[in-house]
Amino acid sequence: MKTLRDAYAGGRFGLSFELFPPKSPAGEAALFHHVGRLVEFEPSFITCTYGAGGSTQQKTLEIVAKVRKDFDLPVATHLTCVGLTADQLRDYLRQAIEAGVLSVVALRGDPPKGETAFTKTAGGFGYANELVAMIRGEFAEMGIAVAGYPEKHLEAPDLATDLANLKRKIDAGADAVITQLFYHNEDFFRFRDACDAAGITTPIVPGLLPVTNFAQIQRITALCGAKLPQPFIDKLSAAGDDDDAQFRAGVEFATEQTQQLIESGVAGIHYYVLNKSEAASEVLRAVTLPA
Ligand SMILES: NC(=O)C1=CN([C@@H]2O[C@H](COP(=O)(O)OP(=O)(O)OC[C@H]3O[C@@H](n4cnc5c(N)ncnc54)[C@H](O)[C@@H]3O)[C@@H](O)[C@H]2O)C=CC1
Ligand SMILES: Nc1nc(=O)c2c([nH]1)NC[C@@H]1CN(c3ccc(C(=O)N[C@@H](CCC(=O)O)C(=O)O)cc3)CN21
Repeated sequence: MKTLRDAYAGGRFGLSFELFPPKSPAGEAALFHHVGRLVEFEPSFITCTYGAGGSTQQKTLEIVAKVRKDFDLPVATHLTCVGLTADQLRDYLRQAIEAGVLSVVALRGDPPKGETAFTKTAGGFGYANELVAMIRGEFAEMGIAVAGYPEKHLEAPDLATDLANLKRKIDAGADAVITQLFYHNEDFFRFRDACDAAGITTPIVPGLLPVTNFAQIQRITALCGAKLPQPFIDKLSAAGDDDDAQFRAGVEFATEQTQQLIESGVAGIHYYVLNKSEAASEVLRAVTLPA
């Protein structure tokens, strides 16, 4: 397997994990420890996010290059349009290929810290579909995933507009859609049906974030707009400051969510593991993955 395109080829189930660039040497050591654990589940590929404004771009590349080399796994670098010109994006892609990083999660990107709106860099791109078109045109062999929003992107006026924009990313040459995290499978099923109706035929891969801590997931969902089901909120808040009870509630929820998605025939699952392995490992031991 060379790129993330192959992860889902021929009816294979594509399991993937997403990391973020660690901020300290201790964080980096912990990350590689946890990746060592996750590799036991034989993922198809591992990705690493890319900080706003390209602040982490060298770290992102370093992490994925090392995961590829140490674990002999295909990897994808996230790449955003924030703060970079098209030529700087091209330079980054050349470096990635040189390091054996042959897949990209192509995103517009969040506004940099302290800013509330995305602003297009002069000589850069305003939307992910433009980035996808450049990659497909000039780095044709790379695997490309794009983001999909079962609950719509926060900035999109409605689901239909957001879907039309997803279609632009697919038409520009994306190989797969990885969704934003969500906790209502019905939202995913509705989104998948809408993709179908729009003529999107690439794999639509659910992105799941197993909750391990109530305060942390409240921060994350506030940023991305995902809704937690009320019974799950109740369970997490009933756990109070019992960290283990919060973890158990999160693993139980993610296990049921995963099992139902597998039974519905998804092409793969992408876990936002947040540089940890315990929760995803428990979930993956509890479910039955397709062959
Ligand atoms: N793991 C990660 O790093 C993830 C990050 N994200 C973040 O989500 C945000 C959005 O990224 P993308 O979905 O890649 O951006 P995008 O460029 O596809 O979409 C951004 C917004 O613009 C709209 N839009 C897209 N194309 C358009 C066009 N041609 N004309 C008019 N409107 C258009 C979309 O509906 C959406 O509201 C970023 O902040 C990204 O970093 C999202 C998912 C995962
Ligand atoms: N809009 C958006 N932007 C993203 O960057 C993003 C999404 N959505 N959706 C899915 C994942 C989730 N992502 C996340 C979520 C949480 C952390 C996080 O907890 N970061 C800690 C790091 C602390 C540390 O270094 O230990 C933080 O405090 O920022 C990181 C990436 C990145 N992704």
